[in-house]
Amino acid sequence: MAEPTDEVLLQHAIGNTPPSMYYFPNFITVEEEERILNKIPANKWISLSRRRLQAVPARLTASNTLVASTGLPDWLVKPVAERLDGLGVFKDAPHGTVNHCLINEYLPGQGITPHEDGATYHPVVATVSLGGSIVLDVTEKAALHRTDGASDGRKAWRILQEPCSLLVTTGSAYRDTLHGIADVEEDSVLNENTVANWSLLGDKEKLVANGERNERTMRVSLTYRDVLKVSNIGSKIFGKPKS
Ligand SMILES: O=C(O)CCC(=O)C(=O)O
Ligand SMILES: [Fe+2]
Repeated sequence: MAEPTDEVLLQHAIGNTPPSMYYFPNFITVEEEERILNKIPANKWISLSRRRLQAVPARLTASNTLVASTGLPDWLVKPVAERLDGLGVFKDAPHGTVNHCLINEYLPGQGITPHEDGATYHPVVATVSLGGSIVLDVTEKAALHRTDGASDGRKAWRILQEPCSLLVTTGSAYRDTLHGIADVEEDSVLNENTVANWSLLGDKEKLVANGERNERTMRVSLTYRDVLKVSNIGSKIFGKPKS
């Protein structure tokens, strides 16, 4: 994505975070959410110690190459990938659109260690959340490398991802921060002072009514990206078409 000049994106920019994170509540409808959840193949999960995942259309090779004979299936394209194209989120990506989706599932008490997504991808991630809400912790990367234990003014942000929402991470947020999810049963002290995207939330009343707490339930994330290195099996097997 180029500079965030697009008006629609600007309206969804998360204030006080590193520039270039955007939050869209209700990016898909509850019916669309349900349809996608029902389409996720039950027999393709890869179990990790603290979550399970699926890579579509394929896992990347050891050299971070996407080798696949097909693109993303229809249920991952309609409506989500099409809507991302409509927003122009991946218009500057080498392939002009997304070619990969990592599906993560978290049960209550599960999370993901702080990490960066790195140079395998064009530096834009679009995350659509399904099921329950979850807090994503975003932390300045450089400060994490300090080992002297000093209070170093390291900046951190909490982003609440509601079901049906879209979170777009790009630019310096992609480059200069780590993101992770705590392995807790409940996210607490969620209010306008602690949640970076508070003003953009779809349903803050629910949190207020629940004593500023979010009880974790099963949550699935669809993380769409453009993998930079792609090798097409079809052209390897059949050779390049003449002409
Ligand atoms: O589930 C999420 O929102 C984050 C997943 C993530 O960081 C990843 O797949 O790289
Ligand atoms: Fe990630």
